[in-house]
Amino acid sequence: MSPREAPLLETRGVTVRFGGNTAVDDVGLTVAEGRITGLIGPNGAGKTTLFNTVTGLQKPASGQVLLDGADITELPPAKRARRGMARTFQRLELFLSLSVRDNVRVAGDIRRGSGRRGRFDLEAETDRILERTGLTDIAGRDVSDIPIGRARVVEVARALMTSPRVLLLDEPASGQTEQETEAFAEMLTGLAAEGLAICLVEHDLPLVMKLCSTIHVLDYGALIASGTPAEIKESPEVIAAYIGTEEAA
Ligand SMILES: Nc1ncnc2c1ncn2[C@@H]1O[C@H](COP(=O)(O)OP(=O)(O)OP(=O)(O)O)[C@@H](O)[C@H]1O
Repeated sequence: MSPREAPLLETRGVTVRFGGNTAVDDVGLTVAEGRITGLIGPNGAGKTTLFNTVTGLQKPASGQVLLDGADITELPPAKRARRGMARTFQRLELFLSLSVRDNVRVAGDIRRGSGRRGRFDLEAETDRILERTGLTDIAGRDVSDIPIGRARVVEVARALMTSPRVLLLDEPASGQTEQETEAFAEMLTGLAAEGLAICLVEHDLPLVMKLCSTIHVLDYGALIASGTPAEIKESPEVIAAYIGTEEAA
């Protein structure tokens, strides 16, 4: 599927303040269908706050969030989810006492409520998503009993169960082994090739450089650069922002 001209997800002039602290400062960025878009920046740059604003958990002081051209700034998270927005969390938000399969299966309710894909077979779809994400072998195990790297994949599987058009991933590779990250990267590339718009917040910069066609860089809440991996690597603003941080490559 070839990406369309217009971005599927867009923020325009989004500003978020916590008291006197401007966590996100007038940020306008786009996320395209069929692509993996990176959102990077040093600790505290505002990445998670921007995700929270895009998904409706955080109200902006000003600015708009658009999904497929429609202004969704005032919509609550559940309505955004029904319109095709899904995310994962930096701190995993899974049901620890449920099996991997049940964690994925319960997300089917959002899709049932959306009416976007009509009727579907919940059990068969759960199996398909487990297979697609390589979780079939541990489907029956409790989430509390699996390594964190696999639990991150369960979060993605759960998000996929809602049949999203945009998937926002907050540090999904954190806690993964090298082998798990490799498989994860392959899965994300495949999902984007099927048309999904993916926005990736990740501190593993080589992974971001490898996967993303466009990267947006935040520093102290402001967007300091947007471009291809090659452009971002060369950007003096980006290099300066990362100097002195533990992520400096
Ligand atoms: N609920 C909150 N109340 C007050 N300040 C907050 C809140 N959430 C975030 N902040 C502040 O907003 C700024 C941006 O934080 P945010 O977590 O969005 O950054 P980040 O880029 O995701 O960081 P990290 O890479 O460490 O996860 C920081 O200064 C943080 O302390």
